[in-house]
Amino acid sequence: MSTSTEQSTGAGRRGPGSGEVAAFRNVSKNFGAVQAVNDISLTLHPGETVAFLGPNGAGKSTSIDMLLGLRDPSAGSVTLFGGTPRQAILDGRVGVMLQSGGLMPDVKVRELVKFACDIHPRGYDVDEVLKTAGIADIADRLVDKLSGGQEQRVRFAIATAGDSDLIVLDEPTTGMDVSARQAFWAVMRAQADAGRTVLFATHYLEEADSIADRVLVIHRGRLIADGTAADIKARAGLRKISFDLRPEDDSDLALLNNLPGVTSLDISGRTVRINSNDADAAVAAIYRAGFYPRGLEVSGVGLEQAFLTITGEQDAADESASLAKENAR
Ligand SMILES: Nc1ncnc2c1ncn2[C@@H]1O[C@H](COP(=O)(O)OP(=O)(O)OP(=O)(O)O)[C@@H](O)[C@H]1O
Repeated sequence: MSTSTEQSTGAGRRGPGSGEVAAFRNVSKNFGAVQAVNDISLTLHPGETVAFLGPNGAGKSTSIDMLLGLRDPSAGSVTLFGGTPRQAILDGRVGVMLQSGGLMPDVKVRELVKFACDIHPRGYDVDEVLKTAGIADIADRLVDKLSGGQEQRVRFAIATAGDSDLIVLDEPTTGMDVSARQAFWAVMRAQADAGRTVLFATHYLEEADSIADRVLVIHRGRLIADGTAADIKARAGLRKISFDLRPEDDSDLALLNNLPGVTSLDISGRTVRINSNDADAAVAAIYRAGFYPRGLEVSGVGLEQAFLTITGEQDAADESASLAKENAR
């Protein structure tokens, strides 16, 4: 069994260049008429922290299920460490925290986490795992008497019960309070610093922005973006313009709607907030229209806005492709 020092350092047996962690090769998955995953190819590398983003029903959980060998692809192949997902899991190379699935009832937290430590080929000491997951104080509680956030922490403890190379987390912080979230990500950062690969699906885009060094965006089963959070924000090409109107501004506010490249406009009191895909032209037009903006600021948009933009663009492209197809009939 590993010591707590090994738990925090990852026993020093990993590092960049130690091979391919996971590979999807032209993977699709259908459930009857529903195409949940559509021709995804990607490779995960050692030491990466990867956020998996997508709207509800995009195909994240289905992809994770295939990564873990819980579902077979309808087409294509998934490998983990060059072999089957099943073998990687049997070898204890993967720690998993899934979104759903009840925890075993009628057992205490400590018993359940100890079981996870015992069955892991390189399991850690149970007390260390309980402490790291912040559940030492509820170790003697029955698992089915926990709050939602406490249950998540127990799932987290199980995912980190041993020295795995890949940690897969499906919406891990749902139900956690702010301090639990911060503690959770501090532990995950330490896991990544130790060279482990961490893949997490989330709807909290600010978490993806601050934690992940790579962001995958899946939409309607297709991988539509793969890069750093900065790449994805730049790809959305949006800038945020904000300013206050001066009391003497008497130009028609409707003119703001007609600025070049405006994708959204919000006027609250005398404060104007604009998202624009052509900020230079929009700012010039603001002055041309006769406004005297006070405290004008132009900045990049957050990952959330970029995500909405690129998924919206994909919807528009899909819609026009299907219209073109219909017209060709
Ligand atoms: N067992 C199933 N049978 C039929 N359809 C399914 C099944 N599992 C998933 N789907 C469908 O496949 C699509 C992708 O679902 P999936 O759960 O992978 O999405 P998700 O991105 O994880 O969504 P969420 O963010 O809401 O958890 C959805 O349209 C869903 O309804």
